[in-house]
Amino acid sequence: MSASPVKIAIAGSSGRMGRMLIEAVLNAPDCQLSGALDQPSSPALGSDPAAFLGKSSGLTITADLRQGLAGADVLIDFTRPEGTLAHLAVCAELGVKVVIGTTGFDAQQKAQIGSHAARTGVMMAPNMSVGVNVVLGLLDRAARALSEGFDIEIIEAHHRHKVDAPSGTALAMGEAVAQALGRDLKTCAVYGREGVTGERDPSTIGFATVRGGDIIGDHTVLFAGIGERIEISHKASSRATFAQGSLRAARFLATQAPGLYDMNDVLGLR
Ligand SMILES: NC(=O)C1=CN([C@@H]2O[C@H](COP(=O)(O)OP(=O)(O)OC[C@H]3O[C@@H](n4cnc5c(N)ncnc54)[C@H](OP(=O)(O)O)[C@@H]3O)[C@@H](O)[C@H]2O)C=CC1
Ligand SMILES: O=C(O)C1=N[C@H](C(=O)O)C[C@H](O)C1
Repeated sequence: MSASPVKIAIAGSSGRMGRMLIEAVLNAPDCQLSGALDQPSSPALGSDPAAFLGKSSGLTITADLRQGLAGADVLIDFTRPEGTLAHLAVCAELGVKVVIGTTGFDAQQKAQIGSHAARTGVMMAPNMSVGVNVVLGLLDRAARALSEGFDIEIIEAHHRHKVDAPSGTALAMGEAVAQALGRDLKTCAVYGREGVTGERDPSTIGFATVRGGDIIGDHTVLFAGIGERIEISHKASSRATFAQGSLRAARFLATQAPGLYDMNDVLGLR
């Protein structure tokens, strides 16, 4: 007998990732779409979340959080930090698990997520692709091997609509490198340069941000030495990779106890 499907609600259902997620859930035989949320101002309220695919799901997009979460095992949330936190508070109360893809949280907001995770399972990752999470492990190895004589710069590029910078992925890459080198990213990060900057301080980790067109998400970590340089890059060519990673996370989370998890837990990379 096959196991019952994981019932998944989607927040930000009319967004770029929201739509990718709805399509992925509808195409996954072991998952079931149980609800779709959007903001009270959304023109999509009351419409079928599958309508953009020319399909019918039997559901309607709602701004009523409790209605949208009814029957859900897991909420997948790719919205904005304030939206995710509001959704998470209700999910913690109802025992609905949450996959968080949203980026741009500050330290205080991350602490709030940690305290909600004491009540329900939360999986949070700034990048749900398998590739980026493998790259984070490669960066740890590279940074340790190149700890002397190499300047480290992180370059990321995204589409014109992205509202946070640097990307959550770039910051996670910076954290991976800083941790490997025993540095504190809060004090060694340099976010962009302008004017007479002076020579580069070798203990810094630099970040550069590009925004334009429809770039889905490119990240490069540059280790620049004398006479050679190494670039470790990841380029996403479809948001489907983030959606598939999110479904893996939802399947994983459905069987977990309360706590805060990341993609290493989902992918068994610890
Ligand atoms: N972890 C990962 O792998 C990835 C993470 N992301 C992150 O996901 C987030 C969303 O990206 P993307 O889909 O491109 O963004 P979009 O702007 O396309 O979609 C965001 C959705 O969230 C809704 N929303 C905005 N603010 C709120 C709020 N306060 N409460 C509830 N809903 C809200 C929007 O509604 P409306 O349109 O009405 O404002 C929209 O439906 C970003 O933080 C991005 O960095 C993106 C891709 C991959
Ligand atoms: O906003 C996006 O689009 C993306 N955001 C994530 C981030 O901030 O790292 C991940 C991905 O690169 C796409």
